[in-house]
Formats: sequence, structure tokens, C-alpha cells
Amino acid sequence: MEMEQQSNNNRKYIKGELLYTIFHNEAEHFSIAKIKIIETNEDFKEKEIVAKGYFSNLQEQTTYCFYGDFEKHAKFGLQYKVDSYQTFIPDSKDGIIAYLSSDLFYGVGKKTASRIVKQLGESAISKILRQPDVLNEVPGIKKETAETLSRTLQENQGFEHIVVNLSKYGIGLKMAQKVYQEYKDEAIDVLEEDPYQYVFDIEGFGFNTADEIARQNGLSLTHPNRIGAGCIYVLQKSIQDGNVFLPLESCVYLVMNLLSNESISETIITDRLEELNTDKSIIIQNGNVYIPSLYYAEDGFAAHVKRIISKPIEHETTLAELMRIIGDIEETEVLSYGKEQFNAINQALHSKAMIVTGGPGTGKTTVVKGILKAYAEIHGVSLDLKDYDNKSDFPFILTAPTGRAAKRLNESTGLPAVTIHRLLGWDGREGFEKNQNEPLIGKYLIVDEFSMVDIWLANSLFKAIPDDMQVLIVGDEDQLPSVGPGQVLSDLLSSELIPCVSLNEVYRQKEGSKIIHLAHDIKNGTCTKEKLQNDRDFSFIACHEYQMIDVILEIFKKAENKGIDLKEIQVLAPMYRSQAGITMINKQLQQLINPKSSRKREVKVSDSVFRIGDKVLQLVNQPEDGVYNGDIGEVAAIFEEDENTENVEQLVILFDGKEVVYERKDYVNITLAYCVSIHKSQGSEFPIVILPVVSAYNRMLRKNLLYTAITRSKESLIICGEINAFLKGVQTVDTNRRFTSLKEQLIERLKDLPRKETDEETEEKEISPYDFM
Ligand SMILES: Nc1ncnc2c1ncn2[C@@H]1O[C@H](COP(=O)(O)OP(=O)(O)OP(=O)(O)O)[C@@H](O)[C@H]1O
Repeated sequence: MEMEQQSNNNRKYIKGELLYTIFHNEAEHFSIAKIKIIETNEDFKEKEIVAKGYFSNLQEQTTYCFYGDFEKHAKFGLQYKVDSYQTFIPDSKDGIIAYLSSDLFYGVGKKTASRIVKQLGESAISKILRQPDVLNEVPGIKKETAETLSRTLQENQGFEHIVVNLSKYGIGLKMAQKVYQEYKDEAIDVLEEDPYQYVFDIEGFGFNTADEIARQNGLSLTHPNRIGAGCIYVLQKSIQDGNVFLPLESCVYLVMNLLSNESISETIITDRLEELNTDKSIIIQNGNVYIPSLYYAEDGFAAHVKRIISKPIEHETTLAELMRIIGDIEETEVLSYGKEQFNAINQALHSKAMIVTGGPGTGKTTVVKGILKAYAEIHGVSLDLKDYDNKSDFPFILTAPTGRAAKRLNESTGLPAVTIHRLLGWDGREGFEKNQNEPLIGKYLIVDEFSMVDIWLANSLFKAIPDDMQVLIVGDEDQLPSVGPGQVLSDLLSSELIPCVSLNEVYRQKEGSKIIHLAHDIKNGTCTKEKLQNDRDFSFIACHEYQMIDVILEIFKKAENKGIDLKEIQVLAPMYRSQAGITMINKQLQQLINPKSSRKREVKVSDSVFRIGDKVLQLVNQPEDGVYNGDIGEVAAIFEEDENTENVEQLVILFDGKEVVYERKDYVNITLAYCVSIHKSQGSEFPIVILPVVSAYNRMLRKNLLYTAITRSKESLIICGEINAFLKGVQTVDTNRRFTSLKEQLIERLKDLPRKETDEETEEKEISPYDFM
């Protein structure tokens, strides 16, 4: 403890007694507490202060030394933001006795505490922390009491010791919590011996921080652990770009660049990678380097695909029977399926797993509805949930990766549809409830917007599919790939192992939609300046980057004058920064649509404001509240800390009629949503889309990004900006291929199975109603 106090010697501090805890979050160890100040070297004359930070087990009536900074909160005034702290135990014997006999230590009374101090002296606490066995020397102390005491002491003092020591290296309390969870009281030993171990074990611990700590502790720049951590770090970084692996050569090259040290040769790095492979920290297969979880996700997914398609379908239908059934459906739906659409329905009913792809308006939803009806008819089951006494007997499962996509699937089919996370029962921490041992219950699974599903989620989903379930995958291969690693839809398609029907004929076009024309022109590489002429549902407003904000504001003002509900308009942009970036557009639109008012409560969060009535975007999955990354809601209420039983400020957001409560620590999970990123808009659709496109977005302007953006608009699309930037963007194909090996894994796994025919082959052989017309 002497060391701890030394390390904080010159820092500003507030020493005080904890009066009461205002708020405590168990999972995050985040607390807000009222402190009675005993002593401070801060320029602060008040007697009390509110302290907040990530603590472990704060006790009322205990004295602490808090190190941190003042922070002025818009509503709550001055608070002390703590980045390091320690329990203050007086050096005197009496002080230590009082501490040991406090409520913190179960079973230790004044008598036992006095005996401990008598035996171990004034440094009793450090002695116990170093070597709990010393308590055996204390006469009359019970074994269980000694154990509880040293454990509690370790947990409290141990954590504080770690916090203080980590803060020397600029590591904050939040990261300290993660570190403590992983290593407990060995954290500092690990850090000082080998800071690089942190890169391996602690999510989000940067290589450069480890490097800096190593340098301070005089560790050699050629230490094998440094090279190992460099390898892991490079792999972790590449996952953020969507890769599942890195080719060995690229990996070695990137690690060399990162470590930049003359004595570290390619051979040294390659040897280190081999060692990591041997101890299973990474996996090297066929010259590709993987993080194990990704290798096993690809491997597992391929294995489950094989398992599912190996089990044949029990009920086969004759073509005549199917034609009759489809004929009936066409009659009730008052439409006639196109050849591709008929093929899709036919194949979906006869395949264990099958993919339907197609751009907007090609009839994916129409086909899904046809499949559901035909399946119900063939199997004599009802599509009405009300006909099932036991809801789990319902044979259909409809799911999609985002809340909005699931909602759309529900609206278009009239059947229940949930997110994949909810379907699998994600608990937010440990993983999914549903898996191979506890599979999904149902007969026919439809997964929409599959282009958004990454390899981890695809593996978790397929793991939970029982052998006898049929699977229909629906997606648009021209959309952006998943945010997470992999390109599952495109790998499945290119493996040609699962039957696939791509729908190319555009039906909505017949209703005169310019948006759909444009989407297909982009997809087919035939978009020219002439194709950007204004139309009923499309306009291109030419402007420069510096005019963008004014143009967008003008569109909103005009729309309002025309009586259009502004909520129907969604601005989509590729990036946050720039004069015409998401952040700036949001600020300006907030001012126009929902300006500051004395009648509206608001909260300030760093440099933005959330106000009642604001449109906000959820940035992460929060399955416990039923909100997911990409969901859009509205701030419905703001409560001050004395207005609720939890005694904390709260923000209530309404997502499609569902209320979700946010506390200040959760505000990072939301942002304004007048303008959202194209990436976050995947899986959503909006009546009116405004799409700014200027050359300042430069490297972001790619064909699949712009295609994704314009296909989000249902009724009207307004592109503003530079025509040449747009045309250049739609012609720029994203050549940054992701490194994935799913296609090869699938081919390897499925090579013994009889191969399914490709689209063209099927078309050549298949008899369809069209052959009789
Ligand atoms: N065979 C058909 N005959 C007549 N109309 C059709 C046919 N197939 C689809 N449509 C109509 O075309 C429009 C688009 O179809 P649908 O919504 O199924 O396409 P989608 O591929 O799901 O489109 P999106 O991805 O844009 O939602 C709908 O109005 C639908 O009724």
C-alpha cells in the first residue's frame, strides 16, 4: 500500500467518507456516490461532492482517497470523475482495527481484529495480501474467518492496488475492471512481466499501450511475446475489415510493419506464428492465418450446412400437384408468377436448403408468400397462429438480422418474425440458448436479409437448425456485405452447392418506379448521366459540398410546407466527418426540426444534445431490451434523478411503441438519427430518402454502398451533390475482397454429396408450367 500511495503522490485527490451510494450498476461496477470531504488538495471549498467511476464494492462509512478530475454536469453541477482510488486505512493500530472490524469483513469483530494487528503489526494488511497464510499465526482465528478475510481483502485491496498501478500507465478504471476480471491479483505481475499478454487476453487492449508499458519496464523490443502480440493484434485488426483470415505472407508483412525493428526478420515472425499455431492461440491452415473462433465458425457452418442438406425431405410433391396448388394461389393473389418465381417456389419446396436472391422489386417477398402458402397447402397445416393451441407447434420460423428487417418480414407475410438474436435466445453475455443440443422447433425456416449475416451469427443459427428443418435463405447479393467478418451469402452462392434461384425480372418497374430502374442500372453497370433525369419519384439536385447542408434543410422546409410528415424523410450518408458528414447534418436538422425550447427537456452528452422528440438511432444490440443495432426510435421522456426510484437521470426512448430506458452510461449506445450512415441503414426501408453524394466522401463511394442506399427508398429518392462523384462511385466496384475460406470449406465438406444443379442446369432440364403454354 505504501507503493500505491507513492504512485499517486503528486496527484490531485479528494479524501472523504462515503455517505451513501446514489447509483450502482452491478454488471459494469459503475457507481455514483455522495462523499463527505475530509481533506483535499483540489481548489474546492464545499463539504460534500458526488464522485462517480468504476469501483469495486464501495462501502458506506468507509474513507477513500479518490484521484480524478472535476467534471461539470449540465444539470447536476460539479462532480468528481474518479480514475483511480484506494481505501484509506489510517496508519495507526486503531485505524487498522477499525477497518478490519468493519462490515466489510464478515466474522471479524474488534477482538479478532486486535489480535491480527497484535500479531502482524501495522503492516498487517500488506502482509495478508502478500501471503494469506500469515493469518494462521494469529492465535484463535477460525480457518473460515481467515479465508473470508483474506479473500475480501484481496478483492477490495487487490482491485484498488491494480487500479492505482494501472493508472500509472494511463489505463483507466473501466479497462482496469476488465483486467481485474481476467487476472485478479496477478494483474500487475502479468503486466510488468509481459504487458503483451494483455493483448491476447483482454478485448480492446491495444498493442501500442502494451508496447509503451514494455518500453517503460525495459522489455526488449525483440521479445518473443512482443512479436506474438503483434501477430494477434494484426489479426484482430483485419477482422474489423471483415476478413476471416489473413494469408500468411500478408500477416507476416503487416506484423513486420507494426513491430518495425531491424532485428525482427520475416523468418522470426513466421517461426513465432508457427509457435502460436502449436499452442492453439491461432490456427494456420493451407497458408491462411485465423483467430480460432473464426476458423471454427467457418468450419462449423460448413459442417452444419452439410448435416442439414444430407437429410432428405420426407414429403415430395409431384409437378402436377404443385402446379395445381400454385395455380390456386395465383388465383387468390390475382397474379401470375414469372418463370423464375415459379422455379424459386418449386425449388424451395423441394430443397432442404435453398437461396433466393434478387434486387428490389423482383418479387422476393411475393415468392416467400407463395412458398409459405404452397407449403401449408401441401402439408395440410394452417398459416394462422390462432389455429395452434400450442404456439411451438407452428411450423414456420421467420427471422432477419435486424429488428427493422424482421418487422418488415412480419408486415409483408402477416406471420410472426423476430431477429436472429431473439430467435436463438441471446442473453447478451454468454451466448445463445439455442444450439445443437437445444435446437429450434419448427419445420420451415426463412432467413431474410442474409447478406447482413456474418460468419459467427451464421454458424450460431445453423448450429440450432434441426436435421429435418427446411431452410430458405433470402438476400440481395449486391448489397453491402455484413458488418462483421465473412461474406456468407456471396460464399454460399459462389460455392454453387446449395440450389439458388436469382430473380432478375423487375415487377415494381411496371408501376413506373425510377428508383428501381436506377437500382438495376447500378447493378448492371449501365448507369449514365442520362439515367439521372428527374422523374415522379426521383430527383437529382446538383450542389457542392459547402452548399449541402442548406440544400438538405431547404428540402425539409419545402416538404413541411407541402404537409409531408418529416418523419418519413431519412437522410443517408456514407461518413460521419466532413462538412457534409452525418454529424454536421444531424446537428443542423435537429436545430430545424426539433429546436431548443424552454418547454422541452434535454440532456447534453459530450458535444451533442438529446431532446424530447429527437429521432435517435440505436448503435449496438441490446437484446435484453429488445432493441438492436440500426433500430430508430424517438426520445419520449427525460427524468431527472429525483424523479424516479433509481435516483438517476433517465432517458426514455420509444422504439415502435416499445419503451426503453437509458441511463447516462448507456448514452454512448445512441446517436441522433435525422441522418444515419448507409451501413446502419441496411435492412431498413424509408418512404423518402435523401442521399448526399460529394467527392469529399471519396474512398467511401462504391457501387454496393450507393446501391444499398438507394434501395432503402420506397417512394421517393432525392440525390443531392456532384453528379460526377455519383457516377464515379457507382462505377467503382469494391475490389477489396474479404479473405474468407467458406467457399473452399463448403466444397471440401460437401464433395461426397451428390451435387445440386445450378440455376442454368435446372432451367435446361426442369419442366415448368411454361413448357406447356
Ligand atoms: N408475378 C408478379 N406479377 C405481378 N406483380 C408482381 C409479381 N411479382 C411481384 N409483383 C409485384 O411487384 C412488387 C414488388 O414485389 P416484392 O415486394 O415481392 O419484391 P421484393 O423483391 O421483395 O422487393 P423489395 O426487396 O424492394 O421489398 C409488388 O408490388 C408485387 O406485388
